[in-house]
Formats: sequence, C-alpha cells, structure tokens
Amino acid sequence: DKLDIVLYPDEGLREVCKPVPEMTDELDKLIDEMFYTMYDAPGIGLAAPQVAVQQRLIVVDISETKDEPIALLNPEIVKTAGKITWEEGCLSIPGIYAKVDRPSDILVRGMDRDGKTIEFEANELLAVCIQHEIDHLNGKLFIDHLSGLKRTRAIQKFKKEMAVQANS
Ligand SMILES: O=C(O)C[C@@H](Cc1ccccc1)C(=O)SCC(=O)c1ccccc1
Ligand SMILES: [Zn+2]
Repeated sequence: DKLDIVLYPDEGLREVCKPVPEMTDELDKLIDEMFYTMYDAPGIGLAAPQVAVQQRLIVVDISETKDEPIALLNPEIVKTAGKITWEEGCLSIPGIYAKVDRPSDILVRGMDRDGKTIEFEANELLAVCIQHEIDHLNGKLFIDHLSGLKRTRAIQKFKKEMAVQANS
C-alpha cells in the first residue's frame, strides 16, 4: 500500500543512510510499497529516506509503460563520464523544478532485490535519475546543486506554495 512521502525540510532527508546488510522479507515488502508509492505520485524514482526509512535502498522506473522497475540496495557509482543538463524535480519538494548538470554516463554497482550483486551502465535520464536517488541516500537534494541565488529562490517558491496550501 501507499507510503507517505517525507517533505522538505524534514531532517530525515538530510541524514546519510545506513547500508542494507542483507535482503529480508520486510525489505522485499518495502520495495513493493516504494514502487507503488512512486507510480502513484507519479515519479520515476524514489529513495528510502523519502518514505522515512534511513537505509540505502532506491527504486527507479523511467519507462512510460511503468514496466521497467529497478530496485537497488547499497548502490554505488563506480565510473562517470560525459555531462548532461536535466530539469529535475523531487517528490519531496513538489512543484519545484530546476536544471541540474550531472555526468551523462555512469557505471552503477549494487545488490538487486534477489540479493545478487549487479553492475550496469546507465546513461541519459536513467543516469540522471539514479544519481538523484543516490544523492538522497547521502542527505543531498537536487536543489543543493543549484547556485546560491537559484537555490534561495527555489526554496522561497516552495515555502510560499506550502503556505498557500496550508491556508486553503
Ligand atoms: O524525488 C525523487 O526522487 C523522484 C523524482 C526523480 C527524478 C525526476 C527527474 C530527474 C531526476 C530524478 C521524480 O520522479 S520527480 C517527478 C518526475 O520527474 C516525473 C513524473 C512523472 C513522469 C515523468 C517524470
Ligand atoms: Zn528527489
């Protein structure tokens, strides 16, 4: 079932998450709930700290048909190359979008939900999304990649939108 998505500026979003020691039935259930929550938002990625679980676990699916799910435990970026600018959003900072520069090609290593170590290359939007999710595991948000002025403006816009919603 659907999980609540933690919103900025919740402190949990700023914590460095702990590695997952091994796959468990509980984690398997959490992964299903994270995919369900992500598809419902809708989003193309979700990191465990966004649902108040401070563990190194991310789910991603950039397909339009919502049938290419990737769950990664303890993901690491082994190599990067190239550069891409993408207008990113974040389910924990709804309504805010901003251009972020990141490497366009990455080699990712992690454990899949069967507990097997996997290593694969990702590029373009998949690379952008995986990097955005791994940032969440390190307490980093996409607005942290913005210049001071852009970041301040994004936060002010978000706070204003939240205030409007609170009074509506
Ligand atoms: O907060 C998150 O991690 C989810 C975020 C992931 C992400 C989006 C864009 C660039 C990098 C990472 C989102 O999914 S925001 C919503 C979104 O971008 C989207 C929603 C529906 C269809 C397509 C994109
Ligand atoms: Zn995000």
